[in-house]
Amino acid sequence: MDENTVLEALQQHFKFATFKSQLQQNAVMEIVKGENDVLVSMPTGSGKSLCYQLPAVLKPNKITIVFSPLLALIKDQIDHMLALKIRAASLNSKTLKAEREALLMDLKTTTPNTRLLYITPEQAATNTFKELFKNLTKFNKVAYLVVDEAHCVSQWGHDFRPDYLKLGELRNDNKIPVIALTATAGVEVTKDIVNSLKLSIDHRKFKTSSFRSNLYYDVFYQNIVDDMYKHLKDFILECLNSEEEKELPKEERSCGIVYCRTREQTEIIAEKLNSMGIRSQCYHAGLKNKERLDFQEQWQSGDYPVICATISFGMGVDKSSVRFVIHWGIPKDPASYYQESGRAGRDGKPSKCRIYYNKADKKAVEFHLTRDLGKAQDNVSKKLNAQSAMNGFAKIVQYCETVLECRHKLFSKYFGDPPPNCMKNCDICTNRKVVADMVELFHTKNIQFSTTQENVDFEDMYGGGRKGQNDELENYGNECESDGERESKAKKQTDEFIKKQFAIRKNPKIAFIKKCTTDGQIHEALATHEVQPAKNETLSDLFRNIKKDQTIRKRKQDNQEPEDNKKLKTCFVKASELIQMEVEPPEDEGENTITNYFKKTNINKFSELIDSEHKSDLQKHEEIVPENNKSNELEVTKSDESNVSSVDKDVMLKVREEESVSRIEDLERKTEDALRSKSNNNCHVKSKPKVVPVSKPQPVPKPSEKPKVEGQSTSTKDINSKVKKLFGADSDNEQSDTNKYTPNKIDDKDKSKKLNKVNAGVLVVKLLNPAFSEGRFESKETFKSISRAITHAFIGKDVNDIKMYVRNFLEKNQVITSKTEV
Ligand SMILES: Nc1ncnc2c1ncn2[C@@H]1O[C@H](COP(=O)(O)OP(=O)(O)OP(=O)(O)O)[C@@H](O)[C@H]1O
Repeated sequence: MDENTVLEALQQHFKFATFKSQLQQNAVMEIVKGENDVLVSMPTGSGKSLCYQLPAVLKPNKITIVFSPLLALIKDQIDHMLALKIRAASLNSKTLKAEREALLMDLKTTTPNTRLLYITPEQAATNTFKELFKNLTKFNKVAYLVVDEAHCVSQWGHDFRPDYLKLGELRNDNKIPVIALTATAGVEVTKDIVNSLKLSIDHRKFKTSSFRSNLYYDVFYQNIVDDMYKHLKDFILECLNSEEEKELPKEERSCGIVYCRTREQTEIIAEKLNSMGIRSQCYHAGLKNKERLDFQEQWQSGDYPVICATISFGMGVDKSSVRFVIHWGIPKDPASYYQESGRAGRDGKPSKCRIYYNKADKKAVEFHLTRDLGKAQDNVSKKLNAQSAMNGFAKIVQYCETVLECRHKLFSKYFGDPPPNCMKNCDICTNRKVVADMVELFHTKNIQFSTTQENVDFEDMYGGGRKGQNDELENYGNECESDGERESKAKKQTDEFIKKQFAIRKNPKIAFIKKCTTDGQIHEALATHEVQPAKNETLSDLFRNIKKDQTIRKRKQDNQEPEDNKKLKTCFVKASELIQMEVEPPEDEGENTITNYFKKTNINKFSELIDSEHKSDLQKHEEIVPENNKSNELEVTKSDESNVSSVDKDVMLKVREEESVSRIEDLERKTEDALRSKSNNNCHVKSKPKVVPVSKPQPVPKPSEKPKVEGQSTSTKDINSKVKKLFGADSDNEQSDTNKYTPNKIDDKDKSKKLNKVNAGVLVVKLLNPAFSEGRFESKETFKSISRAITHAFIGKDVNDIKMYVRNFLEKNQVITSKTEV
């Protein structure tokens, strides 16, 4: 086929007058010939897709099968093709029945109309596809086999997908040309692609230099500025160029991506930027599908110029006006960094790629990698994987921590390209001296920090630790799994966690909880009472009464108040809390699933309702936690919690979700004690209760009034003594009477959002507690001393100040020892 015919087709079908580059044209012409296998390795945004789409269109009556890693990516491609009136389809679990039947009918005909059939590698391994493929090849109906994102075949790449390895089998007995496309084929990766996909020895290779001359690379160090968020904001504003682009349509204006290592970071940074006036969305795998799509759309349409995301964001995102890609913390390896930062400047205009580096982040990743390597000792392939991850990471650390060579050289080395002519397209080539000074300052500050910190070797300390390679990938928001896979993984984790707990505690209540969580049917379990009777009668009463929830809600709708309304609600809250804590899995992924799950349950809804409508009722109930309910001194009682939650309910909700398993028994005991105590005070669920109207919450007494709440003095004393223990014996002395904790005072404080010592202490403990549960504190003593130090620093300060400080503190210090500075 001559060049003119191909150009005409380019114009006719794709509306492009010319090829985007000579390389694109050469690749297309070679593929159109159909004589050889072809490997196309070109940077992101260079128009690789057209290299197979145009040849596919030029093969009438034949089908091009494209293997692509993500359903979302497939959907994008199909939408794009259909918009161009090129018939494309996919065969997957989400394909509607009628659509599937129509497609299969078309494929059966001798002259199929479908030009492109998109399949994930996992679907390619199914018998249905194998059968279909056999038939298609039998009648010579397949034009090309295209493997998109072919680097996924390689363990040396950053998106390794074992199912990609099986694709090589498809070409066994046929002569169908295989087209492999990738943006990031380093030397090792290229070898793997050729071997795994069984490309012919004389395959043709179309490869551009990895050098992107419009991208400016630099590194900045979080610890050398006082306010790193302000620095971030200033940099973003500089890149966005908003003033000059006022007249442009929103979707064409400059925008950017901030990649974060963890989901939590994406939310924190987005929140910070928003508070500083930069409209930002977050994006990570923990969001619901709809939220993710919405947020991506809002970024794409220019409503939100900044998206703070884990690396799950980006594959298939085709936005040309990305003026910056920031990595908040360290990327995973050079290949990942090249791929992620390469999303900037796809229109060829100058754009910036910056890493905001910090040592704590590096240590956190190192910890995971060292641990994975330790775990993989007996498994050769896992060991290879872990070693390769460590090597890649070491290279990116060197990139960040030294001033050895041009930033672009990292990539050219990795891709086996000759060194590029950077022409001052990185900080080192622009002003080596300034960068050297900055690096020195970074190291000096770190040395200062660590001499006061510890002599602990983190690698030794953590080597061979808890989790595996997958968790590490999770830390980077690995998105290769489908939603379904993720969910089932999360479910498995939850199940395993529950099993473990089961074994540890051999408590009959677990049977109930296990049933609830594994079946996802709390209400059914409650309603049918398929619960092993708890040994403790009070608890079993509790559960028995909970099932009346249905009745309560029904009556509430009918505006009737059941007599025992209040008690049941209280029980309900307790139970929901108990269950929530019991099932909380330690892993990120599981936590999300579980959290979402509970969000869906009426139990949670119900407890929220109570929280908002009957806080005072609840407070009253909480305050009768008996003095003999002595748990570990770090524990903040529910009574504390309910008061803190009046100061900051969101924080409490989150903390509640994150509290450690080790505290569950205390909570249970407390629950039971509280109920027992209620019983002693004529409040037991079995006894005839006083009627408390739902529509009229208890009036809150004025600050000067002594609150007439049963049991309050006990509770207050209890809490004060707990906090005294934690924050020093002088707690009481230092406080004026007006500063002393009382349940009602907290409402006053709430208004000003300023905290006295006791409440500041309670809040600090709550905020630090998840990190304590994760084992990030060297010891309990350290936890206490750090809590004390932070509390002292924040007495009388704003709640939000404490929240922000603790967040930053935890972000900066992955591991907290007695030497960690506050
Ligand atoms: N010949 C051409 N002329 C003009 N634009 C083109 C041409 N070929 C492709 N493009 C456009 O270039 C952009 C990038 O193309 P494409 O998404 O195929 O790149 P890619 O290399 O596959 O990127 P990625 O690796 O991110 O998937 C698209 O908007 C596409 O429409």
